[in-house]
Amino acid sequence: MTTDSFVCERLTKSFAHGPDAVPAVDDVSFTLGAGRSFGIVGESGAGKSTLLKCLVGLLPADAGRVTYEGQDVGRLSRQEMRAYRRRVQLVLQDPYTSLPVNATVAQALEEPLVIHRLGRAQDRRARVLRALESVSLAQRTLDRGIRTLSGGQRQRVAIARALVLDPQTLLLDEPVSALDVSVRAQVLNVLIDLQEERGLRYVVVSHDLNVIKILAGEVAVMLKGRFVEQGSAEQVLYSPRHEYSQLLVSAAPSVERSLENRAQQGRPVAAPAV
Ligand SMILES: Nc1ncnc2c1ncn2[C@@H]1O[C@H](COP(=O)(O)OP(=O)(O)OP(=O)(O)O)[C@@H](O)[C@H]1O
Repeated sequence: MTTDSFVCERLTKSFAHGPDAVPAVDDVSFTLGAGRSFGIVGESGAGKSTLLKCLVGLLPADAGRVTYEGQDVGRLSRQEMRAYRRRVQLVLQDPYTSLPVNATVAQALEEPLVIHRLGRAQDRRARVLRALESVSLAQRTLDRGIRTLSGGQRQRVAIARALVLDPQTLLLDEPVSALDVSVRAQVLNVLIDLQEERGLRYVVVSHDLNVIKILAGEVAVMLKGRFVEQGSAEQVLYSPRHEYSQLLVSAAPSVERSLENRAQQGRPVAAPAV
């Protein structure tokens, strides 16, 4: 393990207790280096969102440990936790509920900087513009109300809202599942470009194997709180060993095609991000 790793060791989290209670997250471990991507796939209720919340410090774990670049996240002071939450940003799946709907794009992007007391007005403007540019949205979008944006634009604003704090790691919870198929590729393209440009580390949660394959180099399959299989995306998605992973892969026949697309084009599809 190196000091620039994001490490989750034997993490367990339960909501219910008693003899029949199944932990939402059960003895889960992974190590993720800087600039790498880890995908977690599993059906609804597998424990994926709970795991992300534990990773970002929104939920305390019952057992196990999360270490970020050598620091034990469970032992951070309040001030250190604020700094950690700048470096590790959670992007939620539904841009319709994760953004302040009555705000303009400019207000929504400036808010995290105000909350974290970062920069003066001019610096904030520069950071907001940089974040907006990173998600391929035009400057004129700043004055628009969040309500007036399409789903794809909202999700790009949600990503920009995370980027404005200059994070090193994004935890992406179903980053495109709330979007129409036609705009999914735009948002996935933005995420691929961002990783190349900024060297971001991603933990991506999805029930969609195509999304995982496009974004993640390493993959875990989650079932009832446990990682039942873990390995390179290539191995897990092409040669799954666990019965449940085999079931997931066989139920997603389009995975292969999407892999070919990326191999040929470097992009999930050729749609430009506008
Ligand atoms: N705040 C909570 N209180 C009680 N139980 C919870 C809470 N949050 C999640 N759970 C339970 O923990 C389990 C895992 O839920 P979680 O939302 O993490 O799964 P998921 O894989 O992210 O599913 P989805 O894709 O539907 O969001 C489920 O049984 C869920 O009902």
